[in-house]
Amino acid sequence: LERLQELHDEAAAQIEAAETLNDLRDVRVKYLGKKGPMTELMKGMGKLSGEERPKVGQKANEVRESLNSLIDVKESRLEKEALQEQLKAEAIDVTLPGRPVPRGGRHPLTSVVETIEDVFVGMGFNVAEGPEVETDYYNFESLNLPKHHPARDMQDTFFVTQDLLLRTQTSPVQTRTMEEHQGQGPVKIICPGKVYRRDEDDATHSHQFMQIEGLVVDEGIRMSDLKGIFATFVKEYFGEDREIRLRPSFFPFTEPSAELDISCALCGGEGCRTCKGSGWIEVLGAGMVHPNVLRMGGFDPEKYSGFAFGMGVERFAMLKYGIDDIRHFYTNDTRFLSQFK
Ligand SMILES: Cc1ccc(OCc2nc(C(=O)N[C@H]3CCS(=O)(=O)C3)cs2)cc1
Repeated sequence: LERLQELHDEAAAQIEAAETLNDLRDVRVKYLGKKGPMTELMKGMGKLSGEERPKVGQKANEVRESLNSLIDVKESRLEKEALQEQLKAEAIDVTLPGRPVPRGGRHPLTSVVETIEDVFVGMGFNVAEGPEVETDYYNFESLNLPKHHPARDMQDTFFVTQDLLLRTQTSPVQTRTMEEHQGQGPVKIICPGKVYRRDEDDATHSHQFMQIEGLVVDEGIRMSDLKGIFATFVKEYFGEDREIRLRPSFFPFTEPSAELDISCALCGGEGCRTCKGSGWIEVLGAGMVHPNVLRMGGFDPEKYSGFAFGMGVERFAMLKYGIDDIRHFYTNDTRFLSQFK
Protein backbone atom coordinates (compact mmCIF):
# COMPACT_ATOMS: atom_id res chain seq x y z
CA LEU A 1 0.00 0.00 0.00
CA GLU A 2 2.82 2.47 0.83
CA ARG A 3 4.45 1.59 -2.49
CA LEU A 4 1.21 2.48 -4.32
CA GLN A 5 1.00 5.81 -2.50
CA GLU A 6 4.66 6.54 -3.33
CA LEU A 7 4.04 5.76 -6.98
CA HIS A 8 1.00 8.04 -6.98
CA ASP A 9 2.84 10.98 -5.44
CA GLU A 10 5.85 10.47 -7.73
CA ALA A 11 3.64 10.35 -10.84
CA ALA A 12 1.50 13.26 -9.64
CA ALA A 13 4.65 15.38 -9.24
CA GLN A 14 5.80 14.53 -12.78
CA ILE A 15 2.33 15.29 -14.14
CA GLU A 16 2.45 18.66 -12.46
CA ALA A 17 5.96 19.28 -13.82
CA ALA A 18 5.03 18.28 -17.38
CA GLU A 19 5.35 21.26 -19.71
CA THR A 20 4.18 19.76 -23.00
CA LEU A 21 1.58 17.24 -24.13
CA ASN A 22 4.49 14.94 -25.05
CA ASP A 23 5.88 15.09 -21.49
CA LEU A 24 2.40 14.24 -20.23
CA ARG A 25 2.07 11.30 -22.60
CA ASP A 26 5.47 10.03 -21.44
CA VAL A 27 4.30 10.14 -17.80
CA ARG A 28 1.08 8.24 -18.67
CA VAL A 29 3.06 5.52 -20.49
CA LYS A 30 5.72 5.40 -17.76
CA TYR A 31 3.33 4.88 -14.84
CA LEU A 32 0.12 3.48 -16.35
CA GLY A 33 1.48 1.65 -19.37
CA LYS A 34 1.72 -2.16 -19.82
CA LYS A 35 5.40 -2.16 -18.73
CA GLY A 36 4.77 0.37 -15.96
CA PRO A 37 5.21 -0.17 -12.16
CA MET A 38 1.43 -0.45 -11.65
CA THR A 39 1.28 -3.51 -13.90
CA GLU A 40 4.27 -4.99 -12.03
CA LEU A 41 2.45 -4.46 -8.73
CA MET A 42 -0.75 -6.04 -10.00
CA LYS A 43 1.22 -9.12 -11.05
CA GLY A 44 2.33 -9.48 -7.43
CA MET A 45 -1.34 -9.49 -6.26
CA GLY A 46 -1.40 -13.33 -6.36
CA LYS A 47 1.03 -13.59 -3.45
CA LEU A 48 -1.12 -11.39 -1.13
CA SER A 49 -3.39 -12.75 1.68
CA GLY A 50 -7.18 -12.98 1.30
CA GLU A 51 -7.86 -9.86 3.37
CA GLU A 52 -5.00 -7.76 1.90
CA ARG A 53 -5.75 -8.43 -1.77
CA PRO A 54 -9.04 -6.48 -2.00
CA LYS A 55 -7.52 -3.50 -0.16
CA VAL A 56 -4.50 -3.33 -2.47
CA GLY A 57 -6.72 -3.84 -5.51
CA GLN A 58 -8.99 -0.99 -4.48
CA LYS A 59 -5.99 1.27 -3.68
CA ALA A 60 -4.49 0.47 -7.06
CA ASN A 61 -7.73 1.47 -8.81
CA GLU A 62 -7.93 4.69 -6.82
CA VAL A 63 -4.31 5.53 -7.78
CA ARG A 64 -5.00 4.75 -11.45
CA GLU A 65 -8.19 6.86 -11.53
CA SER A 66 -6.55 9.73 -9.65
CA LEU A 67 -3.55 9.74 -12.01
CA ASN A 68 -5.80 9.55 -15.09
CA SER A 69 -7.91 12.46 -13.91
CA LEU A 70 -4.80 14.47 -13.00
CA ILE A 71 -3.43 13.77 -16.51
CA ASP A 72 -6.75 14.71 -18.15
CA VAL A 73 -6.94 18.00 -16.25
CA LYS A 74 -3.31 18.80 -17.06
CA GLU A 75 -3.82 17.77 -20.69
CA SER A 76 -6.81 20.06 -21.20
CA ARG A 77 -4.89 22.92 -19.56
CA LEU A 78 -1.87 22.35 -21.82
CA GLU A 79 -4.14 22.15 -24.88
CA LYS A 80 -5.88 25.39 -23.88
CA GLU A 81 -2.49 27.09 -23.42
CA ALA A 82 -1.28 25.75 -26.75
CA LEU A 83 -4.43 27.11 -28.41
CA GLN A 84 -3.95 30.48 -26.73
CA GLU A 85 -0.33 30.54 -27.96
CA GLN A 86 -1.44 29.69 -31.49
CA LEU A 87 -4.20 32.32 -31.47
CA LYS A 88 -1.73 34.94 -30.26
CA ALA A 89 0.87 33.96 -32.86
CA GLU A 90 -1.61 33.97 -35.72
CA ALA A 91 -3.52 37.04 -34.56
CA ILE A 92 -4.11 39.59 -37.38
CA ASP A 93 -4.67 43.21 -36.47
CA VAL A 94 -7.37 44.15 -38.95
CA THR A 95 -7.13 47.79 -37.95
CA LEU A 96 -3.60 48.11 -39.41
CA PRO A 97 -3.41 50.38 -42.48
CA GLY A 98 -3.03 48.58 -45.85
CA ARG A 99 0.52 48.11 -47.22
CA PRO A 100 1.11 50.76 -49.87
CA VAL A 101 1.45 49.23 -53.34
CA PRO A 102 4.37 50.83 -55.22
CA ARG A 103 2.85 52.57 -58.22
CA GLY A 104 4.08 54.69 -61.09
CA GLY A 105 3.16 58.28 -61.69
CA ARG A 106 2.96 60.82 -64.48
CA HIS A 107 6.07 62.65 -65.55
CA PRO A 108 5.69 66.33 -64.55
CA LEU A 109 5.97 67.41 -68.19
CA THR A 110 3.19 65.00 -69.15
CA SER A 111 0.87 66.40 -66.51
CA VAL A 112 1.67 70.01 -67.52
CA VAL A 113 0.95 69.21 -71.18
CA GLU A 114 -2.32 67.47 -70.29
CA THR A 115 -3.42 70.35 -68.06
CA ILE A 116 -2.68 72.95 -70.75
CA GLU A 117 -4.35 70.78 -73.38
CA ASP A 118 -7.49 70.59 -71.22
CA VAL A 119 -7.69 74.39 -71.04
CA PHE A 120 -7.39 74.85 -74.82
CA VAL A 121 -9.66 71.91 -75.64
CA GLY A 122 -12.13 73.61 -73.31
CA MET A 123 -11.89 76.64 -75.61
CA GLY A 124 -12.63 74.58 -78.72
CA PHE A 125 -9.07 73.73 -79.86
CA ASN A 126 -8.14 70.35 -81.32
CA VAL A 127 -4.81 68.68 -80.52
CA ALA A 128 -2.62 67.99 -83.58
CA GLU A 129 0.65 66.04 -83.65
CA GLY A 130 3.28 65.41 -86.29
CA PRO A 131 6.70 63.89 -87.02
CA GLU A 132 9.76 64.85 -84.95
CA VAL A 133 12.10 64.23 -87.89
CA GLU A 134 11.10 66.93 -90.36
CA THR A 135 12.10 68.31 -93.70
CA ASP A 136 13.88 71.59 -94.06
CA TYR A 137 10.78 72.90 -95.87
CA TYR A 138 8.28 72.31 -93.03
CA ASN A 139 10.66 73.35 -90.25
CA PHE A 140 12.01 76.49 -91.90
CA GLU A 141 10.88 77.50 -95.39
CA SER A 142 7.14 77.17 -94.69
CA LEU A 143 7.68 79.44 -91.67
CA ASN A 144 9.02 82.32 -93.72
CA LEU A 145 12.62 81.34 -92.98
CA PRO A 146 14.14 81.20 -96.45
CA LYS A 147 17.41 79.41 -97.21
CA HIS A 148 20.48 81.12 -95.71
CA HIS A 149 18.37 82.72 -92.93
CA PRO A 150 20.56 82.88 -89.78
CA ALA A 151 17.97 80.93 -87.69
CA ARG A 152 18.78 77.93 -89.89
CA ASP A 153 22.35 78.07 -88.77
CA MET A 154 23.84 74.58 -88.35
CA GLN A 155 24.86 75.45 -84.79
CA ASP A 156 21.20 75.55 -83.68
CA THR A 157 19.82 72.54 -85.51
CA PHE A 158 20.42 68.79 -85.54
CA PHE A 159 20.58 67.88 -89.24
CA VAL A 160 20.07 64.22 -90.15
CA THR A 161 20.81 64.79 -93.84
CA GLN A 162 21.11 67.88 -96.04
CA ASP A 163 17.31 68.06 -96.03
CA LEU A 164 16.18 66.10 -92.98
CA LEU A 165 16.48 67.42 -89.41
CA LEU A 166 15.16 67.13 -85.87
CA ARG A 167 12.41 69.77 -85.66
CA THR A 168 13.38 72.86 -83.66
CA GLN A 169 9.73 73.74 -82.97
CA THR A 170 6.32 72.09 -83.44
CA SER A 171 5.35 74.70 -86.06
CA PRO A 172 5.67 72.16 -88.91
CA VAL A 173 2.53 70.48 -87.53
CA GLN A 174 0.60 73.71 -88.05
CA THR A 175 1.77 74.00 -91.65
CA ARG A 176 0.85 70.39 -92.30
CA THR A 177 -2.59 70.92 -90.73
CA MET A 178 -3.20 74.05 -92.84
CA GLU A 179 -2.33 72.07 -95.98
CA GLU A 180 -4.85 69.38 -94.98
CA HIS A 181 -7.56 72.08 -94.75
CA GLN A 182 -7.13 72.87 -98.45
CA GLY A 183 -7.57 76.60 -97.81
CA GLN A 184 -10.84 76.15 -95.91
CA GLY A 185 -11.06 77.56 -92.35
CA PRO A 186 -11.44 77.44 -89.47
CA VAL A 187 -8.22 75.94 -88.15
CA LYS A 188 -8.03 75.87 -84.36
CA ILE A 189 -5.29 73.59 -83.02
CA ILE A 190 -2.63 73.22 -80.39
CA CYS A 191 0.49 71.21 -81.18
CA PRO A 192 2.32 69.71 -78.20
CA GLY A 193 5.51 67.76 -78.75
CA LYS A 194 9.24 67.26 -78.37
CA VAL A 195 11.63 69.61 -80.14
CA TYR A 196 15.43 69.61 -80.40
CA ARG A 197 18.08 72.33 -80.43
CA ARG A 198 21.79 71.87 -80.96
CA ASP A 199 22.70 73.78 -77.84
CA GLU A 200 24.89 73.29 -74.75
CA ASP A 201 22.78 71.94 -71.90
CA ASP A 202 22.67 74.13 -68.79
CA ALA A 203 20.15 74.98 -66.05
CA THR A 204 17.78 76.59 -68.53
CA HIS A 205 18.75 74.94 -71.86
CA SER A 206 18.24 71.33 -72.88
CA HIS A 207 19.01 69.88 -76.32
CA GLN A 208 15.62 68.16 -76.10
CA PHE A 209 12.60 69.94 -74.71
CA MET A 210 8.86 70.24 -75.17
CA GLN A 211 6.76 72.94 -76.76
CA ILE A 212 3.08 73.62 -77.15
CA GLU A 213 2.28 75.82 -80.13
CA GLY A 214 -1.14 76.97 -81.23
CA LEU A 215 -2.76 78.24 -84.40
CA VAL A 216 -6.14 79.81 -85.15
CA VAL A 217 -6.99 80.65 -88.80
CA ASP A 218 -10.40 81.92 -89.87
CA GLU A 219 -12.02 84.92 -91.49
CA GLY A 220 -11.76 88.09 -89.38
CA ILE A 221 -9.31 86.85 -86.73
CA ARG A 222 -7.75 89.83 -84.92
CA MET A 223 -5.16 90.55 -82.25
CA SER A 224 -7.98 91.00 -79.72
CA ASP A 225 -8.95 87.34 -80.28
CA LEU A 226 -5.38 86.38 -79.42
CA LYS A 227 -5.46 88.51 -76.26
CA GLY A 228 -8.85 87.05 -75.24
CA ILE A 229 -7.67 83.46 -75.59
CA PHE A 230 -4.60 84.20 -73.42
CA ALA A 231 -6.61 86.07 -70.79
CA THR A 232 -8.70 82.92 -70.32
CA PHE A 233 -5.75 80.51 -70.53
CA VAL A 234 -3.61 82.40 -67.99
CA LYS A 235 -6.44 82.74 -65.47
CA GLU A 236 -7.35 79.05 -65.78
CA TYR A 237 -3.77 77.80 -65.59
CA PHE A 238 -2.04 80.31 -63.29
CA GLY A 239 -5.04 81.50 -61.25
CA GLU A 240 -7.84 84.06 -61.41
CA ASP A 241 -5.84 86.95 -59.92
CA ARG A 242 -3.09 86.82 -62.58
CA GLU A 243 -2.82 89.85 -64.91
CA ILE A 244 -1.40 89.62 -68.46
CA ARG A 245 0.38 92.11 -70.70
CA LEU A 246 1.64 91.90 -74.30
CA ARG A 247 5.04 93.35 -75.19
CA PRO A 248 6.04 93.98 -78.84
CA SER A 249 8.50 91.38 -80.22
CA PHE A 250 9.64 89.88 -83.55
CA PHE A 251 9.37 86.42 -85.14
CA PRO A 252 9.79 85.76 -88.87
CA PHE A 253 6.55 83.75 -88.96
CA THR A 254 4.28 86.31 -87.27
CA GLU A 255 3.64 90.02 -87.86
CA PRO A 256 2.97 91.84 -85.59
CA SER A 257 4.56 89.69 -82.87
CA ALA A 258 4.36 89.93 -79.11
CA GLU A 259 5.51 88.28 -75.95
CA LEU A 260 3.01 87.55 -73.19
CA ASP A 261 3.88 88.33 -69.57
CA ILE A 262 1.90 87.34 -66.49
CA SER A 263 2.02 89.20 -63.19
CA CYS A 264 4.37 87.49 -60.74
CA ALA A 265 2.46 85.14 -58.43
CA LEU A 266 5.12 85.29 -55.71
CA CYS A 267 5.43 89.04 -55.20
CA GLY A 268 2.15 90.16 -56.78
CA GLY A 269 4.04 92.56 -59.02
CA GLU A 270 6.36 94.18 -56.42
CA GLY A 271 9.44 92.43 -57.89
CA CYS A 272 11.37 89.42 -56.60
CA ARG A 273 14.04 86.86 -57.64
CA THR A 274 11.57 84.89 -59.74
CA CYS A 275 10.49 87.90 -61.80
CA LYS A 276 13.96 89.50 -61.60
CA GLY A 277 12.44 92.53 -59.93
CA SER A 278 10.13 93.37 -62.84
CA GLY A 279 6.93 92.00 -61.29
CA TRP A 280 6.26 90.27 -64.61
CA ILE A 281 7.18 86.82 -65.95
CA GLU A 282 7.40 86.09 -69.67
CA VAL A 283 5.52 82.88 -70.47
CA LEU A 284 5.04 82.65 -74.24
CA GLY A 285 5.47 84.23 -77.64
CA ALA A 286 2.70 84.93 -80.14
CA GLY A 287 1.61 87.03 -83.10
CA MET A 288 -0.60 87.34 -86.15
CA VAL A 289 0.39 84.71 -88.74
CA HIS A 290 2.61 86.25 -91.42
CA PRO A 291 0.77 86.47 -94.82
CA ASN A 292 3.60 84.50 -96.51
CA VAL A 293 3.04 81.67 -94.02
CA LEU A 294 -0.72 81.65 -94.63
CA ARG A 295 -0.11 81.60 -98.39
CA MET A 296 2.41 78.74 -98.19
CA GLY A 297 -0.14 76.88 -96.01
CA GLY A 298 -2.71 77.23 -98.81
CA PHE A 299 -4.77 80.06 -97.29
CA ASP A 300 -5.58 83.36 -99.04
CA PRO A 301 -4.28 86.16 -96.76
CA GLU A 302 -6.82 88.54 -98.38
CA LYS A 303 -9.65 86.39 -97.00
CA TYR A 304 -8.16 84.68 -93.96
CA SER A 305 -6.17 85.89 -90.96
CA GLY A 306 -4.89 84.04 -87.96
CA PHE A 307 -2.79 84.12 -84.82
CA ALA A 308 -0.23 81.68 -83.51
CA PHE A 309 1.69 81.18 -80.29
CA GLY A 310 4.37 79.01 -78.78
CA MET A 311 5.30 78.13 -75.23
CA GLY A 312 8.01 76.05 -73.61
CA VAL A 313 6.51 73.30 -71.43
CA GLU A 314 9.53 72.97 -69.11
CA ARG A 315 9.29 76.69 -68.39
CA PHE A 316 5.67 76.25 -67.28
CA ALA A 317 6.58 73.24 -65.16
CA MET A 318 9.54 75.08 -63.58
CA LEU A 319 7.32 78.04 -62.73
CA LYS A 320 4.54 75.83 -61.40
CA TYR A 321 6.70 73.51 -59.28
CA GLY A 322 9.62 75.80 -58.46
CA ILE A 323 12.21 73.68 -60.31
CA ASP A 324 15.56 75.40 -60.89
CA ASP A 325 17.27 73.14 -63.42
CA ILE A 326 15.70 71.97 -66.69
CA ARG A 327 17.94 68.93 -66.77
CA HIS A 328 15.96 67.34 -63.92
CA PHE A 329 13.24 66.50 -66.44
CA TYR A 330 15.56 64.30 -68.48
CA THR A 331 17.92 62.56 -66.06
CA ASN A 332 15.24 60.11 -64.83
CA ASP A 333 16.26 60.43 -61.18
CA THR A 334 13.40 58.79 -59.26
CA ARG A 335 14.14 61.05 -56.26
CA PHE A 336 12.99 63.91 -58.48
CA LEU A 337 10.23 62.09 -60.36
CA SER A 338 8.60 60.47 -57.33
CA GLN A 339 7.72 63.93 -56.00
CA PHE A 340 5.09 64.22 -58.75
CA LYS A 341 3.06 61.08 -58.07
C1 LIG B 1 2.33 77.94 -89.29
C2 LIG B 1 2.82 78.63 -88.05
C3 LIG B 1 2.75 80.03 -87.95
C4 LIG B 1 3.21 80.66 -86.79
C5 LIG B 1 3.73 79.92 -85.73
O1 LIG B 1 4.16 80.62 -84.63
C6 LIG B 1 4.59 79.89 -83.48
C7 LIG B 1 5.12 80.87 -82.52
N1 LIG B 1 6.01 80.60 -81.59
C8 LIG B 1 6.37 81.67 -80.88
C9 LIG B 1 7.33 81.60 -79.78
O2 LIG B 1 7.66 82.56 -79.13
N2 LIG B 1 7.82 80.38 -79.54
C10 LIG B 1 8.82 80.17 -78.50
C11 LIG B 1 8.18 80.18 -77.12
C12 LIG B 1 9.15 79.53 -76.17
S1 LIG B 1 9.96 78.30 -77.14
O3 LIG B 1 9.42 77.04 -76.83
O4 LIG B 1 11.36 78.46 -76.99
C13 LIG B 1 9.48 78.81 -78.73
C14 LIG B 1 5.73 82.81 -81.27
S2 LIG B 1 4.71 82.48 -82.55
C15 LIG B 1 3.79 78.54 -85.82
C16 LIG B 1 3.34 77.89 -86.96
